[in-house]
Amino acid sequence: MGEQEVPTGRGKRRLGVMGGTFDPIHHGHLVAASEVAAQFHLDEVIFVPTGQPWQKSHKEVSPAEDRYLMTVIATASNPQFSVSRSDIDRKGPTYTIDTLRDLREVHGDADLFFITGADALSQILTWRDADELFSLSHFIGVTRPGHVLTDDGLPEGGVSLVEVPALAISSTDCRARVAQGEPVWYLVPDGVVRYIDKRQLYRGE
Ligand SMILES: Nc1ncnc2c1ncn2[C@@H]1O[C@H](COP(=O)(O)OP(=O)(O)OP(=O)(O)O)[C@@H](O)[C@H]1O
Ligand SMILES: O=C(O)c1ccc[n+]([C@@H]2O[C@H](COP(=O)([O-])O)[C@@H](O)[C@H]2O)c1
Repeated sequence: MGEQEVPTGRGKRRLGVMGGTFDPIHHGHLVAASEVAAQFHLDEVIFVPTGQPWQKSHKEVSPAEDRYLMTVIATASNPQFSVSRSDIDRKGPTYTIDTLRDLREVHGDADLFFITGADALSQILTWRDADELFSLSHFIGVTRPGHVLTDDGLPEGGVSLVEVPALAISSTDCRARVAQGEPVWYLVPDGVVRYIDKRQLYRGE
């Protein structure tokens, strides 16, 4: 495992931020967060489920409370992981610029590290106020099977690229498996399997 150095204030808390729709949260998300936390010596990783993911507005997304609860269940056993309601409690479309401003307000002068998979990183210039994002947080792009990880076109020094254990899991595939009556055991945490079953999520897709 590599050790990563990025310039940061001495003694400041180092907070990872893992934003996602988490419909459902799966082991690809959890492994990425855990690996980045270790490589960047993070004190905590805050998972932030989206409220209204505007770039997924053409897709049906499960209710925010279900996605929030699955994220809480999936992260509960790790003392370094927590979950923020910031994006689901804010009205309107979810923009990361607002997420980072909210977190900055709550966590004062902590150093923020926003974690994205290779696919999300490649879209970052389409996000709202993309230029300003890099002044609020350092970005960490992680490898994801089937996607090319690159920081081409992104501000120099604003992004670190990190190799994480390859897990070819996507929420889309998990939803399709449930809809077809196939198992999602070991793709998502056990408690999330139970929650999907209890709430009958993804059955009609
Ligand atoms: N298997 C994975 N490995 C590494 N990063 C991942 C993986 N799956 C998702 N991510 C990253 O986690 C973040 C949140 O992803 P998201 O909740 O949209 O999951 P998803 O599996 O991509 O969902 P969907 O299939 O519905 O688009 C994004 O930055 C995404 O790139
Ligand atoms: O800020 C934006 O405009 C923006 C556009 C698309 C995605 N994002 C963020 O990227 C993260 C991953 O999003 P998604 O849609 O791949 O689950 C999540 O935190 C989103 O809020 C942010």
